[in-house]
Amino acid sequence: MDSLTQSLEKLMSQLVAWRRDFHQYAESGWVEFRTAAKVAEILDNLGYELAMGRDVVDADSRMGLPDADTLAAEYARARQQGAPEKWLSAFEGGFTGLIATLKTGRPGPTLAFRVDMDALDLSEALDDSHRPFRDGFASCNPGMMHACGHDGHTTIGLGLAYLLKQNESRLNGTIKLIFQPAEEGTRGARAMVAAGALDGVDYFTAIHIGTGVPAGTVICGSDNFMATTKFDVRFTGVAAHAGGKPEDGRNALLAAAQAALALHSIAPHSEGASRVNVGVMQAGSGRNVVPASALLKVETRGESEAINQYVFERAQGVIDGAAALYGVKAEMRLMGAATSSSPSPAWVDYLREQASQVAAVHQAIDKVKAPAGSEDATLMMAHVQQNGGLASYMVFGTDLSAGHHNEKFDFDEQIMGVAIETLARTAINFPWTRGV
Ligand SMILES: O=C(O)C[C@H](NC(=O)Cc1c[nH]c2ccccc12)C(=O)O
Repeated sequence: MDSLTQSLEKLMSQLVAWRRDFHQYAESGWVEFRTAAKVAEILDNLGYELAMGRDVVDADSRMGLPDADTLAAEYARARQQGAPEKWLSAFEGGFTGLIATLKTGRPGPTLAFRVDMDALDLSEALDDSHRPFRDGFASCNPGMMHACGHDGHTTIGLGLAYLLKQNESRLNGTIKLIFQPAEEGTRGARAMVAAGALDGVDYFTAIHIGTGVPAGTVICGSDNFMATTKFDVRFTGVAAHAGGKPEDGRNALLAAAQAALALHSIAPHSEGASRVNVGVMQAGSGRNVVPASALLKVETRGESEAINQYVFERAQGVIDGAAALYGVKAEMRLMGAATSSSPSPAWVDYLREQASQVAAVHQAIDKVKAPAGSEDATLMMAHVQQNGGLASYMVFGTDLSAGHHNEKFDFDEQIMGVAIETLARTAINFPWTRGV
């Protein structure tokens, strides 16, 4: 057994403890205060140079930020839930990103690895058929759950940090470990790109676990992310007596309901897959009042940027039409966005060679056909590629207890070791003098 595998075996119980801690204190996008502060503490102890908060997250480029009251309440809760005080304040107000840098002092390119830290807006299943509940680490934050594996991703970032530090003498150039907030809703990456976090990165790799890929399979160049636009629509009508003067009212609820149905019936596009989802609809204030307000949370997706744009434009038409039908006002607000991905072939080849060397990996392949979800790491990939760097996105297949975004989602924790070993090899075996 080689030394990396041995180190990982020793590290496994620590990895499981970290993952379960993040899982238990799940925090949604932009409120990952406790998570980020813990990550900072661990990375500082490992000897990394840290940049965090406003230095790596551009305030004005953040999308889909919760309101100020929510940010403050979540911050207070993080403190109560044991976030290390020394690091917490850097993240206050929703600046929950950080970057750990290892400068070897020897010449060579910059390799960056990106993981995400946020949970989903979903309440975890609290019953004995669900392992996190049975074993006492289910989310204690109602309405927030790690149902997409980002608790695992964060832990993979920490495990990678540990192994790379241990093997520092075998590295050259610079290693950057990027811990991103608010991937769900594709809200966070743009703000890190805008803060310059990706500038100067020569080789970029983002990762995900699961996504329906079988255990033993690693995808080294996911090219199937859909371009996406996330937006809220606020309909404003006129409240009126529903019995006495209904004709004075302007019904925002009906406008929202018509819009929801019509959005889901936008014609598909002949050139590729598309999606629409109205994920939230809230409306009205009382039984006998004509509803004067309604909110929709909507997303469009497309296999290409052009297809997403087509669906988004149709969606705008639908919303304006529904508003006109009921004489109400509709305001759209952009809440998130990401593009499709095209991994760099040479980097994919190199990643495939590295993944193939890991014992638990039976199959390292470039890609799978089916369109997947979306990912805002695609914005980081595009930025690196525009500046002449190479970028890719890897998926580490694993057994799941339920699908992503389901309240019984859980994964086989062994996958964290597989991902860490693959990424550590990627850096340690890197041909520093000639590049890839
Ligand atoms: O669009 C988003 O909000 C990002 C979110 N991202 C993921 O879920 C990660 C992901 C990407 N591809 C897959 C495929 C299956 C599960 C999860 C994923 C999504 O697609 O809803």
